[in-house]
Amino acid sequence: MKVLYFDCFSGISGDMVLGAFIDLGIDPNFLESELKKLKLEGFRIKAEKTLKKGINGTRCHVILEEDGHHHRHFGDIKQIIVDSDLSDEIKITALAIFKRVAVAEAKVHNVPVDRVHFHEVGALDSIVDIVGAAICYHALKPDIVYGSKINVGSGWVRCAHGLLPVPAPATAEILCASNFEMYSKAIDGESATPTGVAILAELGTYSPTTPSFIPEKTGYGFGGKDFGVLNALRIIQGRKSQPHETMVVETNVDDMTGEMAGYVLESLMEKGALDAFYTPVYMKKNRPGIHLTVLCKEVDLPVIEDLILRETSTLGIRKYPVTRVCMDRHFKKINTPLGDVTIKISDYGTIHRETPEYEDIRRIAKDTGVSLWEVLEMVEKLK
Ligand SMILES: O=C([S-])c1cc(C(=O)S)c[n+]([C@@H]2O[C@H](COP(=O)(O)O)[C@@H](O)[C@H]2O)c1
Ligand code: NI
Repeated sequence: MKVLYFDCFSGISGDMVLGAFIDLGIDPNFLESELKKLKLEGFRIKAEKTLKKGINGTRCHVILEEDGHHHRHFGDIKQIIVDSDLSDEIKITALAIFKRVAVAEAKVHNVPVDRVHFHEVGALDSIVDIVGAAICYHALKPDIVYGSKINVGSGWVRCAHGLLPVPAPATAEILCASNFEMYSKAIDGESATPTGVAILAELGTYSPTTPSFIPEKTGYGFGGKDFGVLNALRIIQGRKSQPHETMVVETNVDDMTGEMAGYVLESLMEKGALDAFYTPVYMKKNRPGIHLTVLCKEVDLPVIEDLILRETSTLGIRKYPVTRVCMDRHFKKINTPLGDVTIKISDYGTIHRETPEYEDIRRIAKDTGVSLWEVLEMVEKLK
């Protein structure tokens, strides 16, 4: 499983994200050619390989030719992205990131979301940062993105609104809507911006400790300010030691009908659960209930959790990682006088098993009128 870990020891901003992705291996020419699909003039990307505090990394400059007096509202920006020639997946991700900023802005300034205007340099800088981050993310195709706690800096920052406290109100609002931890250490100034935290909140999952994975390469994206400490976003790319961390998600409910419970199981399997089942339980006040257990891949957690909270009557769920011992499985097809049958072959050390797929046996029995047992005996002889 491919992992990206955003290490925000000195915060995160849009251009630091682009710098780190380029330092990780994204071709800046590819990035710029994709960005041209926005059909926007007035900007170019300049990626500069450089050393900061002795560390080799990339500073990504978004060079604006626009005079910065374009005050685009969120509604205008949505239209620019929708009308672009970018792929749908990039559009969806970019719009989701922008939505986070716009919702925060709307709350901070008490204005309707679509009337939010992006005051910084006419938002072209943010458009390039946000769409660029979406392009890089979908180019790398990680299975999961983790983010560390975010060093937001301290003090005050001067921007279009004037002098604002750090973290800026929009940054603080975006963090409130995420579940990322913020902290402030060793930085006098703004190290995390609304665009930077919105990108991570959308792409990543907060990891309170450094996640366990096998690191393979790093990318350093430098910020523009000198805080004394290294001002860089580090993205570490790697792989999970297990092909897929497996999670158990469970809950108890005592006020759902059988039909609703059946619908939930069916939906969980459709959404990629590895297994899902009910166990009858006696709950508080000896009320009969059902215990729902779901086995899923870690990367599918958000979808599974959302489905359980949305479709059951539970008020809370429990989840924990489990390690599984799985047999290696592969399949072969045998053709029999009654039709083709798929054989599932399972191996674990010296253990070896070959079992015909039930659906094939069932189909042959139904089609030919031969009993299930006789079909099974025939297959056993032919395996
Ligand atoms: O871009 C927006 S909406 C924005 C909102 C606010 C508020 O706190 S309100 C502040 N700023 C400041 O502008 C610069 C650039 O931020 P980016 O997110 O565009 O990188 C930064 O100092 C922000 O604090 C922007
Ligand atoms: Ni603002």
